[in-house]
Amino acid sequence: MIPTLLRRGGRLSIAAALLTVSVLACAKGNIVILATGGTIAGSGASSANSASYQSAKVAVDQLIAAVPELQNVASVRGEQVFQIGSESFNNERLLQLGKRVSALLKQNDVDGVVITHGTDTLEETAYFLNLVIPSTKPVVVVGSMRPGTAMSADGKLNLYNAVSLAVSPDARGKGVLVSMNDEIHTARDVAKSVNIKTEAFRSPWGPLGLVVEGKNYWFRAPVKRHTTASEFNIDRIEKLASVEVVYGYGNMNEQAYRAYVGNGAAAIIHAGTGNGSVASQIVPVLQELRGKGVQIIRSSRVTGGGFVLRNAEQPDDKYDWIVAHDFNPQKARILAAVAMTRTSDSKELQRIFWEY
Ligand SMILES: NC(=O)CC[C@H](N)C(=O)O
Repeated sequence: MIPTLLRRGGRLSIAAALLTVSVLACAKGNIVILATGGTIAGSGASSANSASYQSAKVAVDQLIAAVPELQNVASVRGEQVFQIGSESFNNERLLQLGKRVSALLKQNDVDGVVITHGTDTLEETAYFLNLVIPSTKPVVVVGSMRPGTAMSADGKLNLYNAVSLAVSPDARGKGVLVSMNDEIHTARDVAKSVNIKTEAFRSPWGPLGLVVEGKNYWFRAPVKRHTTASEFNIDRIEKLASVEVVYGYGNMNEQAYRAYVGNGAAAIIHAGTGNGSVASQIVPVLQELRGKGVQIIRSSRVTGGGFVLRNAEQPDDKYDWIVAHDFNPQKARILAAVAMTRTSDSKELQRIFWEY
C-alpha cells in the first residue's frame, strides 16, 4: 500500500499512508472484562498461601493493572458485576450477568467479553451463557486456582490468555469458551475436576485447543447447538425454572425429593449412581412425583464422563422420565432451568437434552 501511494507521489499520499499504518497498528479489538470475584480476585496473607486465602477481594481495575501486557493484545476495560465466591451464584445473578453480556455484545465497539469467575461454579455460568447469548462474538470465562498473592499464581497468565482468545477472530462462532491452564474448552463439556491443582478443568471429550503466548491452536470444534444456533435467548428470559438436584448414594431415602417438590420444584435432577440408576425404594416415589407433573431427569454422579442412556437401568419411556445424557447434574440443572422457560413437555425436554 505505501509503495503504491508513494509512486502516486505528493505529500498528501504519504501522510495518508502513514495515517493508515498507524491506524492499523492501533486497531486492536475492544474487550470488556466483567469481573465477578473468585480466586482470580483473591488475596492471601503470605505468598506461601496458595490454598488458604480469601476469594473475591481484588477489584477489576487492579486485576487489569496487574497485567499491563493485556493492552498489547486488546483495548481492555473492566466492569465489576459482582464480587463473590462463585458458590454464591444464583439464578438471579446468572440472569443479570447474561443480560449484561448480551447488551455489551450488541455494541459495535465491543469485540468480545471476558468474565473472571470463581472456579467452583464456573462451568455452570459458562454453560448457561453458551445456551442463551445470541452472538458469535467470543465470550471467554476464566478463573484461577491460586490467588494473585501466591507464588506461581496462575491468574495473570490465565487472564492474558483469555483476553487474547476473546479478541481472536478464530474464536468467533465457537460458543462460550473456558480458558484455564493454557487450554481452551467448550463451556458445554468442561467441568472442575480437581479442586487444588492448576490443571483443575477437564472436558470428558477433550479440550478444543491450546492458547500459547497469545496464539490459539485449535484441534476440534463444538458440534452441539449453542449461542446463535440456540432456541433460547437471554433477552426473552426473566426467570429460570425451579430445578433441584438430589444426590444418589447407598441407603437413599425419599425426603429430599419430597421436600424440593413441596417447595415448588418443577423438575428434579436425579444425580444417580453409575448409569443414573435409581434405588428400588425411590422408583415409586419418582413415579408418583412424575404423576404430579414434576419432570424427573436422570443424570450420573460419575465424574469425568457420566453417560446416561434412555431405558438403560430404568424404563424411561414407560415412566415418562428424561435422561441427561452426558451432562453432569449441575449442568443438567442449568439446561432444564433454561429449557423449562419454553416448554414443560417431556418429549421436547428430551430432544433438548440430546441437541445442546
Ligand atoms: N479457585 C476458586 O476460584 C475457588 C474460590 C471460590 N470458592 C469460588 O469459586 O469463587
